Order: sequence, then structure tokens, then C-alpha cells
Amino acid sequence: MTSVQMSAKDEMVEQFLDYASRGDLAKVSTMISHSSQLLNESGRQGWTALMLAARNGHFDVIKALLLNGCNKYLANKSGQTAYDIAKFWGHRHIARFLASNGDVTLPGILPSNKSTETETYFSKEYLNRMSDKRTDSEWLSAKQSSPETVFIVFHNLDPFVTTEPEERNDIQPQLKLYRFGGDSVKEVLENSDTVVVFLGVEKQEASPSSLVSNKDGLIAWFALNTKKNPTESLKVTASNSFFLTNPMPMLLMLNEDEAGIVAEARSVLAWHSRYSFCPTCGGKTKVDEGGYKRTCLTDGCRSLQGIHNTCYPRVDPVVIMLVLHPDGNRCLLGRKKSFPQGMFSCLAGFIEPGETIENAVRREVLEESGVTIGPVQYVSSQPWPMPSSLMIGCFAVALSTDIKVDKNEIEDARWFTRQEVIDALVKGNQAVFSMPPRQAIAHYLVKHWIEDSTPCVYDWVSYKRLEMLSQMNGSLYLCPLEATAAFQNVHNRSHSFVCVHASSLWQLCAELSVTQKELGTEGYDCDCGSSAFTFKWSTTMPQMASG
Ligand SMILES: NC(=O)C1=CN([C@@H]2O[C@H](COP(=O)(O)OP(=O)(O)OC[C@H]3O[C@@H](n4cnc5c(N)ncnc54)[C@H](OP(=O)(O)O)[C@@H]3O)[C@@H](O)[C@H]2O)C=CC1
Ligand SMILES: [Mg+2]
Ligand SMILES: [Mg+2]
Ligand SMILES: [Mg+2]
Ligand SMILES: [Zn+2]
Repeated sequence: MTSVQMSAKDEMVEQFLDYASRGDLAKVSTMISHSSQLLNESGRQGWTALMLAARNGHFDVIKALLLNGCNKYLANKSGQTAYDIAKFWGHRHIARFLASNGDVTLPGILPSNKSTETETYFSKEYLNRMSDKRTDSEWLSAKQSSPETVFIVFHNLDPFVTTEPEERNDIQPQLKLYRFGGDSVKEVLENSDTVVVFLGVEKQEASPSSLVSNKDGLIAWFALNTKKNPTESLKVTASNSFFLTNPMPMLLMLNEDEAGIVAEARSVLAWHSRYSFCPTCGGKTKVDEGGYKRTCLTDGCRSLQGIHNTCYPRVDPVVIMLVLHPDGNRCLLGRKKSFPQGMFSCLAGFIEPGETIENAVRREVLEESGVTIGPVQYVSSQPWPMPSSLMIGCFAVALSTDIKVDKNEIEDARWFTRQEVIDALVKGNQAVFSMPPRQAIAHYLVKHWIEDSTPCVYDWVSYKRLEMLSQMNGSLYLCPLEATAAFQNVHNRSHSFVCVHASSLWQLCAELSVTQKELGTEGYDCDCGSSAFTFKWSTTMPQMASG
């Protein structure tokens, strides 16, 4: 080979590596189709195209390289494979993909399933439902007249609440359900239009039986709903108490324990308010089983035979999905006209009869956005008592990317980049769009995706952010989601050190005009799997430039 030919080849390799490094999928694919030998070529320090794409998080390039048969086990001069590189730089989804058994059809862009079940707002079970007691009418009526029993009152499905006595000044004031004793709701209970539902008993840890004087040591909870405003007949002692109108967003302001109680109570009461008569024959019904059943009073009604599923409270399953772009770096969010200005959320839709969760995800996404979906993965669920949905949260991987919005259902749908999403999570109103509230499972899905797949290099160590966090005088974790948590919960934390990922350290040092040594960093492995450094944060740190 002449030296001229050598350098032409070197040049081509350099060009190829450069495209892979920059994530130019079209150019990488064209070059492979002309010369498949390029796949395993390496440049400086033995870095191959796969390693460079892994370094910079180009999922689609990695997929193309592997599909074309590139060797993922090659190591560079430091002995690192593409997998090691992806892991080091925090591209966890890519590391997972590279670690998978060469199965390029199973996208690593789907976040890992968390091993522990995550509690979403409305999902906390504060009460033990004790469904076996629903048919024990003697026990139920004894509980209704027991002095420890708690009654919560709804008027047209709006709960009676009071503002939290010790308001914490860091966040919005919290609302508490007003807990009535039997004496205070006597008149309401006597009213024929009142519906009574037995919700359950306090779990033992909430009310140790030594503190309870009744026979079985159980504190029962009942929910009441009335059509006529019962305020005058209720005995209320607290001054700041009222029926909470405007369920969205007001129901999101309860504390987590009580949100779970409302999820149960409001759903069952909503069912009673909508199913006054037998759905099968239109006849009168009577309320049974502590409010968990309505039995038709018409002899021979079909609703009384077989599986009488119209007699029990309904739950409507809804799929809600975060659709991930095939490049792994963008997600699809949409907005309904009714959303607050600027807010985008996950697409969602009711599951139809005869449909699996996966098929409902594929159908709703196609209907609303025109995007076709491949793999679907269940993540978590959330009761949504408006009136009684069960949100089934999923991740879905798109097969196509062109968006065609169904204007009847939603107003807009767009692909948002990972960075835009991080900005929305952290900067709130100053970002290009705003996130749904943290209590919504949509928020949880988006956050989980970012948490799982975002290397900490993303812009987190910007001056503004550090400045903001340092002013709050608390923990300064700069791993993306740790930082969000620190930002929201700073008062709970006692740390006073900053954690930056290896990839951001040089940037931070440059911005603070200090050396790594001067910062006094110590290396450690961040929970997210990346290498990281911590150092003590002090107010005497060099002043950071603004902006
Ligand atoms: N917790 C969270 O994060 C989120 C919760 N949600 C909730 O999910 C639910 C469903 O989402 P959405 O996008 O509206 O659903 P869809 O996309 O399925 O569209 C809803 C529309 O479809 C019709 N429809 C079809 N089947 C049903 C059914 N079984 N029950 C009621 N309506 C049906 C209704 O039309 P018509 O009104 O014309 O009869 C309804 O307005 C909503 O109640 C919403 O509150 C949504 C997003 C986020
Ligand atoms: Mg729809
Ligand atoms: Mg929808
Ligand atoms: Mg629908
Ligand atoms: Zn009937």
C-alpha cells in the first residue's frame, strides 16, 4: 500500500469516527453501506466508532453500528469497552443496551424497572379496608356509634377540609380532611339523601390499640356524601374549614396519607352519585355492604344473576404513557386545551373493552399523535379519583416520529429533548414548557425516564443552578435528580457538600477558576452509576459569575 492510499484510508476512518462521535446517523449509515470494514476501525487511543457514540450518548448510532455487526467487546488503550465508557459517562440506558445479550431489537432506551414499588400520590393506603366487615351489619352499626370513629364529609363529592395548623413555610399550605366524630354528623347521618361508605380501619401503627378504648381496638372511618349543602347541620369547631371546590388542582394539596383516603372515598361516592338506579332494569336499588354494593330491588332482575358487576363500584382503567423517540433522547408530550398555559403532559386514554394495556397504549398514541409504537413497558399505577380512573403508567418506544395531532382530542404534541425536559423539571416556568404537577403520574414517568437515562453532564453545573442551591444553604448534590430532590427538600438535609460527576468537574473548576486540588475533591461512585467527586461547599467559594 502506498503512503497516499494509507492516508486516504486514515482520513476516511477519521471522518467516520467523527460522524459517530457527533451522532450523525445518516452519515454513519451511508459510510457503513459503502465500507463495512469501518465498523471496527479505531483512531486515537484505540477508540472505535461505538466507543465514541457511547461516550456522547448517541443511542441510534450505537444501534446502527451493532445491527451492522460491529464488535462491542473491543477495548481502547485504557482497557475500556464501549459499555465501560457508557457507564462511566452516565448513559445508563446505553450501558444497559450494550450489556444486553446482543439483542438489538429490545431497546435499551426503556428505563429499567425499579425493583421497589413506588408510591404515587393518591396511592398510599392509610386505612386497612377490612372488606370482610362490609357484610357484618352489626359491627358496622356499632362502629358508627363508637366515639372514636372518624367521619369525613363530602358535599357533591367535594370533601370538607381544614388548613393544616402548623403550616410549613417552605411549601404551599397543606389541606387536611376535617375529622368529625359521630355526634357532629348526627343530623347528616339521619338525612335520607346521605350516602354512607365504610372506608376501613386505621392501620395498627397509626392507632396503637392501647390508645383506643373500644372493644376491638379498631378505629373505623366512614365517608358521607350529601346533595344538599350540610354545613349548617355540621358541628365544626375549627375556624378555617370549608368544602373544597374545584377538585383539580385542589385535591392535589392534601397530605399523602389523606390523598389515599380521598382516592377511595371519592371514587365510591362518585359511583353512588351516578348509579342511582339499576343500570340493567332501571329499578330502585338499596345500598349494601358498607356502601360497596347497590342491589337491585326488582325481582328477577338480570343484574342479580351471574357476575353482577353493575352492582359494585366501577374503576375505569386508563393508560398513560411516556413515548420515547427511537433515538432515545427525546420524548413525546402533548397538551389538551384545558391544560394550564404552557403545560405538556404524557398522552393518556381510556382502555377499551377487549383491549390489553399494550394495545391501548398503541391505539391511543396513534389516534392522538399519529406516532406508531413498538415495545411497551408497564411502570407504575395511580388511582385518580376524578371520578374513578386507575392510571396505568407505561413507557413506550416509538417506531415512527412524524406527528399528526388529532385536534379533537389534544391541541398539540411535540418531541421534547432531554435537556428541555430537565429544564422543565428544574427551572419551572422559565423552561420551554411546564411539567404536570409532581402529584400526577405523568410527572413521575417523565422524572423516572430522566433519572434513569441522563448522564449528569447535562448542564447541571451551571452557575445559576449552583447559585440557587447554595443560597438555600443545604445539600448540593449535582446529580440531576438528586439535585431536584435537594432543591425541593433542602430543609430536610444536613449535607453541606457538592457532588459533581466526573464529566462535569472540569467545567466546574473552569467556572470557579480553581484547580481540582484546590476544591479538595474526593472521588466516589454516585448512586446513578457514574464516577463522581464531592467537595465541601462553603460560602467563601470564589464568587460565581451571574448568567
Ligand atoms: N394522573 C395523571 O397524570 C393524568 C390523568 N389523566 C386522566 O386520564 C383520563 C383519561 O385521559 P383522556 O386523555 O381524557 O382519555 P381519552 O384519550 O380516551 O379521551 C377521553 C375522551 O374519550 C371519550 N371516552 C372514551 N371512553 C371513555 C370512558 N371509558 N370513559 C370516559 N370517556 C371515554 C370521552 O369523550 P366524550 O367526553 O366526548 O364523551 C372522553 O372525553 C382523564 O380522566 C384524565 O383526568 C390524564 C392525564 C394525566
Ligand atoms: Mg384519546
Ligand atoms: Mg387522551
Ligand atoms: Mg380514548
Ligand atoms: Zn335491576
